[in-house]
Amino acid sequence: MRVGIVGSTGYGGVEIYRLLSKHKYVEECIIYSSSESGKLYEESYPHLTGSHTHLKSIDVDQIENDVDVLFLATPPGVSTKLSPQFIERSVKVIDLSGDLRLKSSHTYKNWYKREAAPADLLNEAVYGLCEVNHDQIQSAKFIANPGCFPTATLLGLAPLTKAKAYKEDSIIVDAKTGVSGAGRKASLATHFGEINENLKIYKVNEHQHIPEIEQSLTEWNQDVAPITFSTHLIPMTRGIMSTIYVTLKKESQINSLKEMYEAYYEKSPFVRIRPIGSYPATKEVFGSNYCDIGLAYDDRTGRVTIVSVIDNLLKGAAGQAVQNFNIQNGYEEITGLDSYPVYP
Ligand SMILES: NC(=O)C1=CN([C@@H]2O[C@H](COP(=O)(O)OP(=O)(O)OC[C@H]3O[C@@H](n4cnc5c(N)ncnc54)[C@H](OP(=O)(O)O)[C@@H]3O)[C@@H](O)[C@H]2O)C=CC1
Ligand SMILES: CC(=O)N[C@@H](CCC(=O)OP(=O)(O)O)C(=O)O
Repeated sequence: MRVGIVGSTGYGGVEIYRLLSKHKYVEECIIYSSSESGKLYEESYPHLTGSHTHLKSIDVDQIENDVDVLFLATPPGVSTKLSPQFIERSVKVIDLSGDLRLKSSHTYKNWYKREAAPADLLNEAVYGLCEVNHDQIQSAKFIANPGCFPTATLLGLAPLTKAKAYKEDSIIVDAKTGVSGAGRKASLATHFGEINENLKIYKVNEHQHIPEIEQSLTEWNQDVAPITFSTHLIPMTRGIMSTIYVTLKKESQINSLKEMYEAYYEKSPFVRIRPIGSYPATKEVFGSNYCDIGLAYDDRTGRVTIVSVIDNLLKGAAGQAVQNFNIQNGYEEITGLDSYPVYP
């Protein structure tokens, strides 16, 4: 299998390269750049010294000759223009941006403040939440890799939502992320002096992941109401913690949350459910494709607290993209991803 990465000089792209350049079914991993073509990859990323790979310019005809599967690890708007050019070509596309995730063009325009991709492409794209949409991913040509916060949040909510176990208007999500979520380019919000010893809330009620999360939740239970979702930037490089609160319905009969979640994720190698009383920390999934989930029920308030952690660049981006690639191409789901987190 020959694969290509557009956006390979970014954080998501370089993680895909690290995973796929050692993947046992990948013969060649070709990297493309809109700004650095001709340069040796290791000039941008010295940790890849010895890879001896040159960045190529982005030419759609050339890409079709070069690769079977193309990863787009590019900012919003790029896939909107690039992906339609592959509709009539043999290349499969896995897009890490938000461009193909929302089925409604109108919703995309509202939240991303830019034009959506063509409607036929949005219809065709499969939302690549591997643990839930496994069967559709197997036959997908275009895969919309989920956002980092939606991955942690939706995996945390899926079992209780599908069981219609909580009051549909009770969802509150309080999420935190490390700065690599904002990409490699320097910005005022993420530079050291701004974020060191600091904690900031951002995009309050305006985050582009709100409609993405609601889209899946309402597919699973059409009565789910709009969610309250807050994101915070914290002074660490990688990691997301999504702490989710829902109020159980009076009639819900759940003997054991842990058993319920374990049963739902029985065939999911990357979701680990913690024993009751133990809560996952971001460091416990650092550098891995795991999503770890901790659960608590408070019988004073009737609320469940769900704590879901991932590494935003792996399960939240490149790792899930490779997991999608494995499922899409008939390889064992864990190929190239089967390692414990880096600790400490
Ligand atoms: N960082 C994260 O944790 C996550 C990121 N994502 C999404 O993945 C995508 C990539 O994110 P990330 O790697 O962090 O971002 P970065 O900013 O680190 O990298 C994006 C790369 O895209 C390329 N690029 C920029 N403009 C264009 C253009 N006009 N045409 C083609 N390529 C372009 C650039 O590479 P070059 O100049 O070499 O072409 C750049 O290095 C984004 O859509 C992001 O929202 C999703 C989940 C998590
Ligand atoms: C720290 C930080 O800024 N994180 C980004 C993560 C977005 C992302 O990567 O997802 P999309 O592909 O949906 O844009 C944010 O919260 O917008």
